[in-house]
Amino acid sequence: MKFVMTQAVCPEGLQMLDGIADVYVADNQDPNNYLDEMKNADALIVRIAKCDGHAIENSPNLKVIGRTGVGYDSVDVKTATAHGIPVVITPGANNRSVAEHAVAMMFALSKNLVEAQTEMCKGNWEIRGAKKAFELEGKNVGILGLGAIGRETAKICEGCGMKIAAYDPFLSKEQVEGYGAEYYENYEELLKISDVVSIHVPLTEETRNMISRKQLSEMKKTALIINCSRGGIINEADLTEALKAGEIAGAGTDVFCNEPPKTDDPLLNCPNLIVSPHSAAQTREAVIKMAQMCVKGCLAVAEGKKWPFVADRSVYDHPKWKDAEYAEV
Ligand SMILES: NC(=O)C1=CN([C@@H]2O[C@H](COP(=O)(O)OP(=O)(O)OC[C@H]3O[C@@H](n4cnc5c(N)ncnc54)[C@H](O)[C@@H]3O)[C@@H](O)[C@H]2O)C=CC1
Ligand SMILES: O=C(O)C(=O)[C@H](O)COP(=O)(O)O
Repeated sequence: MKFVMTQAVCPEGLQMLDGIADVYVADNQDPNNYLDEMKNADALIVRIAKCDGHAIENSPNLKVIGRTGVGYDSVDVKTATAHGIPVVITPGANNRSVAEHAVAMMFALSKNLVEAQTEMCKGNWEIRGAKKAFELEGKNVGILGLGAIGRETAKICEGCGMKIAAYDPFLSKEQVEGYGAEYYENYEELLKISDVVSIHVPLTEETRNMISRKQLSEMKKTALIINCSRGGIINEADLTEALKAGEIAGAGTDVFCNEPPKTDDPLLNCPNLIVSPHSAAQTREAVIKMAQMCVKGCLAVAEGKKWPFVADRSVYDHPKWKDAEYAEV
């Protein structure tokens, strides 16, 4: 068996392929640079790299695509599904890590930690008290997308004494309330009442730019917004304007429309912004869980078994999968 990886998974994941598969790790994430290797590949594992239709169509032996993570917006799932190629994902492998990262951003922003560090190290002790911090306890946190990460974030926020409200059009009022959150049918109304907004929706045609100038201008001036989901869900140019104009009090973002963003990207020069390099899931724990879950699923599919954690289960309607059974998870 041959596995191609756009970037190596962690050693704990690689070890699972010892003696089972040859592994080719591309040193560049551009599909054009590993297309030759795809000619006889059984599996392709991508991290945040793009996997386009061209790469899929030029891989005659390809049986499975693995995505070490949850967001599969970078993979052409439609083309893969049309070819009967499941896209294995790893739901739940990084939910705790990303939720902790989102809450860490809430704490850092509400306590002005980054500014305090930067100014104090420049010798400016007067930063002390220059801008009042605030407590998270008692504040409204509005969660967009109450999936695995949204729910874990809600759980941590609840422990901090925050009031939880959520918008998720794929969940009923009863389900949302069952998770301890106040139900909002309209996300714009949720944004208006939130002291902190935390975004945990996938990037889709519906969610792209769901937070733009209008929504930002209607938020509380004291509000914080955190995006550990995907770049493009908040319109970056509009966020830049809103932060510069003081329309909201601060933002934390782990994700960007273009990754990495250019150093002269105007967003990076905004006041009250904290950033991280798409690293919310890069914890010791999550990278192992993502790699192992992804490799396990890819091996099962490459061996002809159905795997339940795939981006689109309708792939199993393809004639290739007619007589196949599910693998043991
Ligand atoms: N920064 C990072 O390193 C990471 C980012 N992510 C991003 O976080 C996203 C969420 O991950 P999980 O919670 O694990 O996925 P999930 O699939 O468990 O949850 C997503 C939730 O969003 C809801 N949703 C879908 N469309 C929506 C819409 N238009 N409005 C409101 N809610 C909507 C779904 O019903 C679902 O409950 C991923 O799609 C990925 O893009 C995930 C892991 C790591
Ligand atoms: O799970 C997701 O979605 C992510 O964005 C994670 O950051 C995935 O991590 P990588 O495997 O792409 O490093």
